[in-house]
Amino acid sequence: MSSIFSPLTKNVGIDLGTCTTQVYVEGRGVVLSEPSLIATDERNKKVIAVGNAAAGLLAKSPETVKVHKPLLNGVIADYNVTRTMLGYLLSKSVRSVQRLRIIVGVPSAASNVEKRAVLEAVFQAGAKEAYLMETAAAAAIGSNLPIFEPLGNMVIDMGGGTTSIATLSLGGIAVAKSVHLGGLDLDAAIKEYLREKYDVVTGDSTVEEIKVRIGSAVLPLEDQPYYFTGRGLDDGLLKEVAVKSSEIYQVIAKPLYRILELVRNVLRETPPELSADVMEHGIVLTGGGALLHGLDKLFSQELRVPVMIGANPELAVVTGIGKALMSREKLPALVEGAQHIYRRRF
Ligand SMILES: Nc1ncnc2c1ncn2[C@@H]1O[C@H](COP(=O)(O)OP(=O)(O)OP(=O)(O)O)[C@@H](O)[C@H]1O
Repeated sequence: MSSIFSPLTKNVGIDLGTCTTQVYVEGRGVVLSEPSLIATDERNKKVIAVGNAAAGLLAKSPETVKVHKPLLNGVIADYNVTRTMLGYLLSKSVRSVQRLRIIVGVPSAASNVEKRAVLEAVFQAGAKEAYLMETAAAAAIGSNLPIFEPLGNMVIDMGGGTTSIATLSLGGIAVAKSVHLGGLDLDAAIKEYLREKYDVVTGDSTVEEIKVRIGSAVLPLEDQPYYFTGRGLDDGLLKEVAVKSSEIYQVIAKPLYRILELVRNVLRETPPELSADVMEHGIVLTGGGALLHGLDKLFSQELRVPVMIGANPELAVVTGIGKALMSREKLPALVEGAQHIYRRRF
C-alpha cells in the first residue's frame, strides 16, 4: 500500500474558505491567498478571471460577466464552479498538478455529502490522494497550540461564513462545533441597518470597509464617523452618509452574541479537567474575523477567560494543515477517520 508519506508525491494543504482560498505547498509555505471568486462570460460560459482578478470585476463588470462565489458557509454551494476555481488556483500554486496529495480543511458541522463534494472537487482539480481535516484543529496547530500535550487547548476560528470552535488535547479533538455565522453575517447586519436607518443601498465592499474601519465588538472609546456613498432607496440617486462606530457596535452585537453562545456550549461540553486548562491558559482566536476590533476583549469579558489573537490569524488554518503535512508521525491521528472513509486513489 502506498504511504501518505511517499516522497514521490507533492503535499499540498488547502483552506477552501467562503471568502478566501489559501494554498500551502510543502517546502514553500503559503503560496496563494486569493478571494474564492471566479468570473465567467455569460455568453459563452468561458472563465475570464479567478481569485484576485475576479474580485477586480465585482460590482464593475458588464451584464455579460458573472462573478460567482461558489462557497457558502464554508462548504461548496456550486460544485462545478468550485472545481473549476480550484483547478485554476492549484495550477497557479504548483508547477504540475500531477501527483498531488491534498489535505483540505472542512468545518466540523459539514455533512458527509458536503465533505464528499469537497473531496470530489479536489480530485477533479488534479489530486491523486485527498484527505480532510477539521478547520478548528488546523487553526490550533497553525497557532502553535500544544495540542499533542495532555493539556486542554481551545480555539475559535471565525471566518466569513462559518465559525469553528474546538477543544483539543493529546493530538485529538475533545469537542468541536461549527456554526454558519461569520464576518459576512456582520456585513449583512450592517447593510440591513443602513437600509433601514439611512434609506440607502450600500455595496458589499463598502459595508465590509465600514466594519473593518470602525466596527468594534466592544463599546468604542471614540465615536468615530465614517463617510460613505450609498444609493438612495427613494430616488435611486447617490447620497453621502455618515455612520458612527457606536452604531456599528450595536448592530454587530447580535451575531457576535450568537457565536458567544456556541463558545459557551463548547465549554460546557468540555471535560472539566480540560476546561480548567482553558481557563488558565486561555482561548486563541483565528480567522479573518479575529481581526475585528475588540473581539478578544468581548469574549474575554463575557467568558471570564483570557482570549488571545493568534499569530497571523487569517493564515492559521492553512498553516496548520501545512504543519500537519509535515508532522508525519502525527498526521494519521489528526486526519483520523478521513483516511479510512474518504481516501481514494486514481
Ligand atoms: N480587520 C478586520 N476586521 C474585521 N473583519 C475582518 C478583518 N479582516 C478580515 N475580516 C473578515 O474576515 C472574514 C474572512 O475571514 P477568512 O478569510 O478567515 O474566511 P474564510 O476562511 O474565507 O471563510 P470560512 O472559514 O467561513 O469559510 C471576512 O468576513 C472579512 O470581512
